[in-house]
Amino acid sequence: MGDDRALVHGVPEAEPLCIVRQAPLAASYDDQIRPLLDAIDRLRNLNVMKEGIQLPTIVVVGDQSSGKSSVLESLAGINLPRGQGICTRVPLIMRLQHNPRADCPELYLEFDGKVVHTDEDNISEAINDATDEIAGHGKGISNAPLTLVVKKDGVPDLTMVDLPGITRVPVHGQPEDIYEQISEMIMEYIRPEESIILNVLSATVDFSTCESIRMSQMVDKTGRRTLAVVTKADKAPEGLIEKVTADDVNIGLGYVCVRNRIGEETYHEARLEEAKLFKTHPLLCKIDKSIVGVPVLAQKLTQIQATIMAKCLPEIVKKINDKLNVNVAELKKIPKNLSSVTEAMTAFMQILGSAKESLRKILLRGEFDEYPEEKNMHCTARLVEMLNQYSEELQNCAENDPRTNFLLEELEVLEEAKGIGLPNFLPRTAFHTLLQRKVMGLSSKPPDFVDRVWKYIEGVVIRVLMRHSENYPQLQSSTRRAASSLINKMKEKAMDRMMEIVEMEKLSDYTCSPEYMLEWNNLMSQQNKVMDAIDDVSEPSNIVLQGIGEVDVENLRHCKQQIQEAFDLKMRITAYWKIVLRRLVDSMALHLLFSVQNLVNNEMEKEIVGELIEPNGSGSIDRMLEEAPSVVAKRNKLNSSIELLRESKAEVAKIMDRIATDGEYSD
Ligand SMILES: Nc1nc2c(ncn2[C@@H]2O[C@H](COP(=O)(O)OP(=O)(O)OP(=O)(O)O)[C@@H](O)[C@H]2O)c(=O)[nH]1
Repeated sequence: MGDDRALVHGVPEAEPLCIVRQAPLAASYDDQIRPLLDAIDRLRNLNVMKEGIQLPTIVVVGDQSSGKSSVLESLAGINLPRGQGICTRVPLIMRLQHNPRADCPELYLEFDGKVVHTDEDNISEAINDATDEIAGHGKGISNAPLTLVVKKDGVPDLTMVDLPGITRVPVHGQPEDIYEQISEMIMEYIRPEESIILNVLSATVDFSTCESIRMSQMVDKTGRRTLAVVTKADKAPEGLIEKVTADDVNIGLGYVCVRNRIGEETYHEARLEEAKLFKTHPLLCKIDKSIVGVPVLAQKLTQIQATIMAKCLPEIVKKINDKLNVNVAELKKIPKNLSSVTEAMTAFMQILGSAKESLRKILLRGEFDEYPEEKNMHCTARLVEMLNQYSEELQNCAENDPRTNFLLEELEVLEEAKGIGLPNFLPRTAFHTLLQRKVMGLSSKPPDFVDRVWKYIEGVVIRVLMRHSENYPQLQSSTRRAASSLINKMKEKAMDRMMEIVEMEKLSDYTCSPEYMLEWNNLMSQQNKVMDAIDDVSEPSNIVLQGIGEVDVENLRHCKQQIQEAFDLKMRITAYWKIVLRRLVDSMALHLLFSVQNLVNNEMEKEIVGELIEPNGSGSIDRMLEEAPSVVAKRNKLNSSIELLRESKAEVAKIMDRIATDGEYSD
């Protein structure tokens, strides 16, 4: 402990320790990679990830006690909490920065907006205290990250996130769902394509049984962004070389075998022991030197980090700009705070005006650009559908089927209409009785339709009004009330009108349409066919009549009297009924269009203004001056998000300028 030469260059007796800063990129490291890393770290500090912008991150994962913290302390040359059971209970962001000029290492923790300075002797305790503060004193875990900054001579410039170890079995004091909680946290960190997965595997276990392998394979099947560190090489040297060369678990970025600090060794001693182990151990010395030792691991990680950062930066810049533009546009949409009744009135009239225009588009003109995907708001089309359905319902009304009991009803009505008089006059009362019965039979249909169609219109009108007034929630309940009450009135009117029309149809029979006579003549031309079928009992009793369909005359074969009058009556009512049905649909359609126009162009404004502004109204207009908390919250959120994105943009702009002046980053 306290040996700050852990990975230092210029330690003559420990050859592998020099690797980090002797690598090909070392010369330009301070000039190029470091500022990039600083920029990304500053974005991380700004918490740009909360805006959904992922940053390139090395995420350390491993099963419990696989040696994650030991690897990190080997890289950082500091003493992290190590041991049995769960030690890491929060995401620990470790920012290692090489600082050759520092007299003594600088270490501090950042969490919860606080900065806690510490030193190498107390770091372990400080991390445990901060963890307790973030995640509580028990054994539970928390998503809130803890950042540890280590500025020290000789450490590699790396930022890594250490996550809790995965365990299937909760230890004493851990919540039952600890596995789910940890897996969820790990997945959140390793899922983004920008993450490099540093999978810590203990040499003592079969890699294919590791939970951490299973999880990283879920998000990185080919292992393209996974690097494996095999710890405890000293404990299980047998078969290690075969394990790492066979690569049964698809590690795309390769393996590095290490031996971490054991017991009370210093880092310097640990590195010497490690170097000795891989040099002299009969089995371990056979492993290629390019994949053993902590210095090699440090070098690989810095290279990978530089590559991924340079690769991700343009995308990050784009995402920051996109997000910024969206947020600025969103902010513009939020109205400014109103300070006088005149302003409130103007805003209110604007809302009403734009709502009216939207309604005109969807209810009258059939323009759906404001609701392209919402079929329900394509009102002109939906209203036609509803009318067609209404028309079908009228046509298919079972009681009005001319085929059932063919002529029997007419005979019965004629019987009751007989009077003292000449026989060859068709009594008008018979026709009226039949007409009234038919109209009564479908009298429930028009009100049902009116009810249905106005319910639909109510939904549409309220939806539009709510959308246009969403920035003034204080207006919404009275606007909704006014709209509902207006639609109710319109519906009542339509209902009265329709009932009147039904009554008119019941009372009188008239049409100027020549179609009536035409249809009646056509129907009457089939009289002989009917009479023949009735007379000729040897023929089948079922015949097909044009304009009516298949009818059965069996029952008519016994009662031959008045058949001709009954037939005539039936044909008159059939021809006339067509006209009645058409009138019921046409008048409904015209009245509907008339009412909707009236609603949108005149009534709506009157009703809403009455409810919101006039002395006996709800007075909601005054309340427009008090801004709704939800709007304030939305505006504040957008403002802080914009500020964060602008700062982030400035950060990346600085680094992009440098890239432009210095040329490309090398891998
Ligand atoms: N012999 C030997 N022991 C090691 C090595 N690496 C880690 N250990 C030991 O393994 C135990 C677990 O190591 P940690 O670093 O605490 O493991 P971890 O994965 O961080 O643990 P959690 O965060 O609690 O899941 C400790 O006792 C370490 O000393 C190694 O390379 N060799």
